[in-house]
Amino acid sequence: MSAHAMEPAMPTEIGPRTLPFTDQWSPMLAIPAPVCRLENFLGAERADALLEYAVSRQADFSAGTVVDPLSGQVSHKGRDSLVLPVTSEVFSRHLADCLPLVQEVLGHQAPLTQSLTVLTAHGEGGHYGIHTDATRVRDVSTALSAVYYLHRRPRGFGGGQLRLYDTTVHNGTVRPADSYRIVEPEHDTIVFFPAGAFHEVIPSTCPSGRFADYRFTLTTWISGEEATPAPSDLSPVWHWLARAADHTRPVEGIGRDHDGATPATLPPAHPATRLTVSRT
Ligand SMILES: O=C(O)CCC(=O)C(=O)O
Ligand SMILES: [Fe+2]
Repeated sequence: MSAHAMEPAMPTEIGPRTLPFTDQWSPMLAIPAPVCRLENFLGAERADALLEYAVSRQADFSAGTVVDPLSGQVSHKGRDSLVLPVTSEVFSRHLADCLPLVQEVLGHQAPLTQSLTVLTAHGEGGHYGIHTDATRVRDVSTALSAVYYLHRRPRGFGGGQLRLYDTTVHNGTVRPADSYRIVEPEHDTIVFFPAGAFHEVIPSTCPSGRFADYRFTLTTWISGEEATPAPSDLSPVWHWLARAADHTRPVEGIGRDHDGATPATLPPAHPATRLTVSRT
């Protein structure tokens, strides 16, 4: 190879005949929702025990519901999921121990004190249409959703990905985008995202039809105190998400959970077990 061939090429200007100047420049901001995903959340042994437990409770699951924010009407529209409200002290403690790290990753500072939890199962045709989790939380502008996934290996279902929609900001209008990020429902992983982010579970298939082959989750909604003003240092994406989610807030406020989940108090993170943010 000659020395000449090693010379870096000079850049060529792309002239305005190719790329003309314009006074109609109006790009649309499309922002991904902040997400924090943790793998190996409970560890192999406990994850399998929890999966076995979920399967053993088959007879106790019921059809998951949705609420119309305007009328407060409860229905099954756009949703085919089985749900079973649960509580777990150990799971709550792990969540609490994760929150300092998760909040740092999500750019979120508001205090979080309460959770609601359900086990869910999706089989053949299971899905949950696009929604926010505003009907589950005290204040959608500061609350988090967390979804912990469980499934048999090898996986007995197909599809069932979680779509987390971007938010567009254009000419002062904020709305959910058509674009999205995909979260694969991987066994023993948990994903945290703002409860105000629009999201959707795309249809799953379950060729065997066996309950043990379903897509399982332990889904939790984490809230702060009612009417805590959102801290002004929340990153701007939180403000936009809250604006885009505004019309999904229930007009009547939230009463008893529409799937029967009951509020549990989150303990403070334990100094010995909390996850820390390593900056090294
Ligand atoms: O199962 C999932 O991936 C998400 C579930 C969900 O969005 C919900 O239960 O509100
Ligand atoms: Fe949701």
